Amino acid sequence: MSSTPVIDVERLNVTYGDFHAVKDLSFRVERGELYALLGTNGAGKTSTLETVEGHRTATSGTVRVFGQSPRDRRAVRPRMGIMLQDSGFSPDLTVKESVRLIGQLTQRADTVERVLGVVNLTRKAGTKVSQLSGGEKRRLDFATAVYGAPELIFLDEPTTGLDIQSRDDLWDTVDKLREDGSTVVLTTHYLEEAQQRADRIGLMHKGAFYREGTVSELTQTLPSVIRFSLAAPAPALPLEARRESEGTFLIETFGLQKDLHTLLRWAQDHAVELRRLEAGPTRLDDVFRALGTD
Ligand SMILES: Nc1ncnc2c1ncn2[C@@H]1O[C@H](COP(=O)(O)OP(=O)(O)OP(=O)(O)O)[C@@H](O)[C@H]1O
Repeated sequence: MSSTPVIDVERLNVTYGDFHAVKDLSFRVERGELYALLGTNGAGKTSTLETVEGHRTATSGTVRVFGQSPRDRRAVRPRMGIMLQDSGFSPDLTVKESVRLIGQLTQRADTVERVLGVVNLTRKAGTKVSQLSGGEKRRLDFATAVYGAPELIFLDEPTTGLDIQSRDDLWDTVDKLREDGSTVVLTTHYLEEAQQRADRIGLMHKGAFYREGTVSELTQTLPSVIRFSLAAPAPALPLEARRESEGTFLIETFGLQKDLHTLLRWAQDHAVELRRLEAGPTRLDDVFRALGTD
């Protein structure tokens, strides 16, 4: 049974004066998916998301959220929770007052106490926003996304500034929301996070998708990598390798097993110690690095 995608973007263009920030971008996010929108600085992620969230009008193209225009705020807005990079809560309000305000603004059914518990700020309920630590403020930002367990959640750099425990807690909460059917759109500069969590990734560069698909679709068109460093001067390497930094070498290969075998035999034959040896599929970090040298 096919259903309307939660987000359906067709040939979106966003321009600022004569600067073309988003170029003919098309993508869909299906119900229950975690979709990560990633990209280099200035790629057009924020411009795209602001349009999908209804904060910006497309220069051209169609954007549908739950089959409706996101500019129809009354219909769409109550169904989406948005965690911004900074929600801009008034510094004089307490945490509890801020969460109550979220409830009034979103008009979703929930209780302040439950949301405080979910974002682990119950003990800070009476504290003023101005007195929260960076990580606590981030958890309060998260409350805007989870209040009333909305069907669609936008997380903009959600874990920046969070310690590991808070990070794990945030992802546990997101997992629970997804189990209950929420759809999640994530932007992050922590590529590992996207690689581990996303069902699909849109990788933007200069206003368009450089790649779009599942993590394995994204990486399988790229060579595998072997990385190592040499403890001491060694004879000529048996394979073509690129020097990365401080004696670290990188070999790109479409024949990982064979080339790894060649390298290990060479090391054994010449009594060479390969330090910090790593071999495996290309990681998203490598894809980004390649974009940087475009
Ligand atoms: N209001 C604006 N007026 C003019 N140019 C803008 C405006 N907003 C964004 N831009 C430009 O459009 C391009 C895309 O910006 P956008 O913020 O969408 O990128 P981004 O992918 O979110 O970048 P980052 O990862 O650096 O936050 C950038 O070159 C930016 O300078």
